[in-house]
Amino acid sequence: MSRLRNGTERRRTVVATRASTSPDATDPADTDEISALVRAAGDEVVGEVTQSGPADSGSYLGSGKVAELTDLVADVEARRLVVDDHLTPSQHRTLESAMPDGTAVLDRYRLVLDIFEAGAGSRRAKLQVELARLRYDLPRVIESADEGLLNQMTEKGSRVYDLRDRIDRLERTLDELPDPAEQYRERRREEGFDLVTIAGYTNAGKSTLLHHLADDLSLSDADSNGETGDASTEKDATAAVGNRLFETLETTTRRTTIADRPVLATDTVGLVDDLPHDIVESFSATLSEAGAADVVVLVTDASDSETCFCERLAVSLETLATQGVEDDRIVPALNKVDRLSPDERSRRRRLAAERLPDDAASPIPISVLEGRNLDALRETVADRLPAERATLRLPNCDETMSLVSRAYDRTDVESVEYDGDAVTVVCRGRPSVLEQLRATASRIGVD
Ligand SMILES: Nc1nc2c(ncn2[C@@H]2O[C@H](COP(=O)(O)OP(=O)(O)OP(=O)(O)O)[C@@H](O)[C@H]2O)c(=O)[nH]1
Ligand SMILES: [Mg+2]
Repeated sequence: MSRLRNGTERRRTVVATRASTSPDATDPADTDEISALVRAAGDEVVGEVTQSGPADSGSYLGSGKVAELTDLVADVEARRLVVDDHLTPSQHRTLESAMPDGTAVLDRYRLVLDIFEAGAGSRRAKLQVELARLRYDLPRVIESADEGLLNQMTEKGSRVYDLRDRIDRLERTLDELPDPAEQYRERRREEGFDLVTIAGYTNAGKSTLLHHLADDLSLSDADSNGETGDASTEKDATAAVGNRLFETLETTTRRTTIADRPVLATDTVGLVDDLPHDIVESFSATLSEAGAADVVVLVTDASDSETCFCERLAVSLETLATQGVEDDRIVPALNKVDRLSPDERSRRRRLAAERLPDDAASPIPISVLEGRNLDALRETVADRLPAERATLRLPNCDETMSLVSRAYDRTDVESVEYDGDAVTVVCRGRPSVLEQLRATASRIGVD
């Protein structure tokens, strides 16, 4: 029996898929992704079955295929059956009752919940995943309940009553918990940081990019000033990198500098196709990061097959659109081009350009690992940050000097000219920061 490094047993898993009706049904990525998800859950794939006939609403796969699957699960001594789709509660029940005793049946969504459950770190994340799991389980428990149990549904102590009660309690607890990430972002915005979110499909290289952009020195400066306030969980967090789906399960924020402007870059949980993102609140939180950002760097894995690349780009764009991210805030980065020939690189670029909204930035081919084209990425992000120019005329005094140093910290200072007793500062930055500087300037008094 194969084991994980921590000594836990990898559960033997059989994967069942239904062949896609799309013209690219032969694309090997069709089972690659679900197998990668199984491995991310700490399990091993010991068998695969693909159903290519018409869909069956009762058992999802059709009775012939279910019989074949039952034999396979018994032969390979699998403990889990994972179906690469959503199962209705009744399909779930039909499949589970056909399998050898003790076989757990999971659909794609339930599998992802398992991965989240194992990786959730903070109390908030743990409660969110538990809530998502109970909401998923409830209709399935009702489906498999016998009449006697259904009659007791509203009675205290019955399984259904307990589930509902726990769901209510979790919802209330979560509502009352302060969201440290939200408080942190609000404070940072008040202090004049631009917010950049790194979003995209799982395993595209988002965390690797955050590592590269992070301005660690500045972060520790901010920490030692106690500026991070309630963000202690974020300052301790590291953006985990790994060749595993859902390596990152909670957002991480790092300070960086782009075009001389202080920026907070946030790494997010990866997106994945075919999941109701709104149900797992950690996903929604991740997505609302994108909604709140000034710029969203949309990272794609350009080394995916063309079909996969296009599908994942489409899923990512759709998800950003549902979060109200305007097209002109999107900066697409085509990562891992070190794995592509020059021809493949330009093809991916063309495919992306054809699919991106007109107002998004042009796709930028990058390789974070080789540090390729990252300056071009930074420049494009800088171009898309909200900017305004201010000209401040001030008396030459101590207070002006501290205003000038604040302008250097918070904005891109274009010039500082001394003319006798007057100082003229020209700088570019976020409108809210310039507003604060202007207010201070008028308090100091123009000469
Ligand atoms: N060849 C190549 N590999 C890369 C590059 N950037 C990242 N990777 C690899 O891609 C894998 C995934 O990287 P991560 O940064 O963890 O990806 P992620 O998007 O944060 O993934 P999740 O957190 O799981 O959503 C790791 O094995 C990285 O080393 C790149 O430019 N070239
Ligand atoms: Mg990550």
